[in-house]
Amino acid sequence: MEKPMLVAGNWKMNGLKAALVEVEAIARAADSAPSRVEVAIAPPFTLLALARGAAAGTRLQLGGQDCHANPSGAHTGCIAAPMLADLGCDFVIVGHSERRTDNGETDAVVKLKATAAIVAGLRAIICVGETEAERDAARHLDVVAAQIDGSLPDADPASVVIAYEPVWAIGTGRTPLAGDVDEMHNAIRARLVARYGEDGRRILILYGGSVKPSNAAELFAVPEVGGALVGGASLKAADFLPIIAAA
Ligand SMILES: O=C[C@H](O)COP(=O)(O)O
Repeated sequence: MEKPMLVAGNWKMNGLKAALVEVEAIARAADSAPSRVEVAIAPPFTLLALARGAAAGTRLQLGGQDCHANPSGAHTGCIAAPMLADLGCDFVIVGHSERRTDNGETDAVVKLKATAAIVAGLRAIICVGETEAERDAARHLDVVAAQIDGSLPDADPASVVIAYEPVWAIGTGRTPLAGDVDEMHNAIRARLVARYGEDGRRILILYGGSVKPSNAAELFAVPEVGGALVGGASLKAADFLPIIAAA
C-alpha cells in the first residue's frame, strides 16, 4: 500500500507509569515507519506529559482523548484544547462513541469540540459510527451521514481526520466485512467532498473497531481506509507494532 496512513492508538482509561516502556517502543516504531505512515497514541491525560518526554525527538504523535469546547473556564475535571497544545500534543479525539454514550455528547457538541481543537492548532480526529440496531435496520449510512454533517467543523479541513467506528465492533472482536467498510468509507468520502470540495478528498478516514494484527492488512487494503483508530491492541507494543507494519 502506498497511500498516506495514520495509525492511532486510543488507550482509553488504561495505563499507569509502567506503560511508558510501551510508549518508547511505539516511538521507535514510528521512527522506522515509512514517511507516508504517521503513528499516534492518545494515552490518558495523566500520562500525556510523561509520554511527551518519552517520545521526545521522535515522530510519534501524541494527543488527548477529548477536550472541552471552551478554551478555559469553570469546568471542573475538564481539559481544554489549548492545554493539550501547550503540552506539545498534535491531535485530540472528539466524539468517540463512548463519550457520546457515557456523556451524552451530541453532534453539535462534537462540532464545537472539533472547532476548538483546530483553533488551538490541533488535528481533530472526529469519530462516527452506527449501533448494531441501526445497521440491522439498514440505517447505518443515513446515521453516519447525519453524524458527519452535524459534527464537521467549519474550520480548516486540513486539520480534520474522520474515524469510522461501528459501535458494535468496538472491543467485541467483531469487524464488518471489507466490503461493508468499503461502502461506508466511500459514503463518508462523498459527504466530505460535498462539504469541503476537493479538500475533502485529502481527509484521512480511519477505520476503528477490533483492529488487530490479524485483520489490519485486509482493512488497510480497502481503498478509502486511511489508517486505523486502535483501542485494545494499541496498549502493548507487541500488538500495535504489527498493525503499524501492515500500514
Ligand atoms: O478508539 C478506539 C476504538 O474504540 C476501538 O477499540 P478496540 O480496538 O478496542 O475495539
